[in-house]
Amino acid sequence: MENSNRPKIANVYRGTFIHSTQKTALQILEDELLGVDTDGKIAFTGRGTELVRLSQTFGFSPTEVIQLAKHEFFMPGLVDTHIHACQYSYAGTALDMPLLQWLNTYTFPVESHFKDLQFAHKVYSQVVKRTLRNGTTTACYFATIHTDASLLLGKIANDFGQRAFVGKVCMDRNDSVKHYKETNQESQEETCRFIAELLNKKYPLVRPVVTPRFALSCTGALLGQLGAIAKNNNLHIQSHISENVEEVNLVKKMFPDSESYTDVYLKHNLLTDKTVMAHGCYLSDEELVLFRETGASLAHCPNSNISLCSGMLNVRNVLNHKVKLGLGTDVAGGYSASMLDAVRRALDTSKILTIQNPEYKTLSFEEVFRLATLGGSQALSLDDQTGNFEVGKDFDALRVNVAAPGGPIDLVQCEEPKIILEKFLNLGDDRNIAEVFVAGKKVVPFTEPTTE
Ligand SMILES: Nc1nc2[nH]cnc2c(=O)[nH]1
Ligand SMILES: [Zn+2]
Repeated sequence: MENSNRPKIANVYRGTFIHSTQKTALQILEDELLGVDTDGKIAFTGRGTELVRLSQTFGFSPTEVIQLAKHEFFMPGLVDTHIHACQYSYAGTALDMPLLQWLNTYTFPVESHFKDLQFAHKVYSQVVKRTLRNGTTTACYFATIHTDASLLLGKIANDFGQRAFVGKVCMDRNDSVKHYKETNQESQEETCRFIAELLNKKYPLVRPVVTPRFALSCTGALLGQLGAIAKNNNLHIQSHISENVEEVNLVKKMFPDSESYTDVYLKHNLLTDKTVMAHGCYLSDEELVLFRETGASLAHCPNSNISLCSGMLNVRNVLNHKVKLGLGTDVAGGYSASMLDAVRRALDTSKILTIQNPEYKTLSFEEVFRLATLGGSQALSLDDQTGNFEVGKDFDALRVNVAAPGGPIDLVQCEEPKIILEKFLNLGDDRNIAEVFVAGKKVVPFTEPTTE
């Protein structure tokens, strides 16, 4: 093969790589080599013993190879499939009410403040930095109804190098906080302006996502219009579904012509293979079949489901229905912005389901690791670009040091990689995440922007 057509190699790493594939939840590659090209894509992988051959084939010097230490490994970046960037301002508080009362009492009043761009800049910089430091290389964000603040979130994600979907929230119905809603016309026009202006920025990793808040916040007319906007622009869609019993019952009342909550979205062309719906705790098997048939996915948000006493998603049943599934923090219904917390809460929820029904097959940590990485990329239809270390994908990765000095993990002896991963997932935090890469670029520790 001609060398001249090959992309130039920017960096080569050697050490332990842990990731998931379609076939196996956990693949551990020890003494592996991985080359990243100047476009940030994985150019090759191979055994450490193949160094000389690979260096000749790909034109790099073996002396430039970056060697991981004994307690270090690379894993794919974490994918947060559902997070409200604006709600980061009160994360860790206000968890004493069920969903609908929580929205009216805390959420809508706080979100209305994002008309103020200075406030938005402060909160959005904080949430992007906090999530990146905790290993979220891809985030699917809800902003608020404010177009300019939502565009600012896109700019901040781009500036810090995070891969992101950003949604300007749409809601033309709100009976409790009357000033926090749009007219139907505003919602449509501002959504179109948001999409056009964000696409116009040509940020390489940041994309708009059509975001009806949920069925209760939107008229049927708006839902249909947003379905059409998504279709005409070939865009992703995000919303909430079947999170809480009171919500499900109200949806039934408000949309009497629909057979189910899922049918409401289906009828308005909002269930596509680029749709991600958060929660889904109360979906019937028939509704899961509709998800499977349309290619729509679910974001499992276990911290939020427990914190707001909403319910528990039966992940095993979702997986058995072959519905795409990722994990989400759902800040601030979920109090933690860290995907490591989402991993732990997903395991906890699964164990509670097993306590309730010993027949329930508990999720393994390997399965939840896959949901947090490859699963999330599939849920966002990004698995051709990210999610694991297959050649041709972007290098989105965490360099994890389980023995970081001053960190939360004590190692008594030299442990095998699987044990080290399990310790990191259960006990680790950002002190163990030495470096974060998105599309080959090191984004943690932060180097830019220099402001703030
Ligand atoms: N958890 C959660 N559920 C919602 N349903 C509609 N809006 C929201 C929200 O902001 N958070
Ligand atoms: Zn949410």
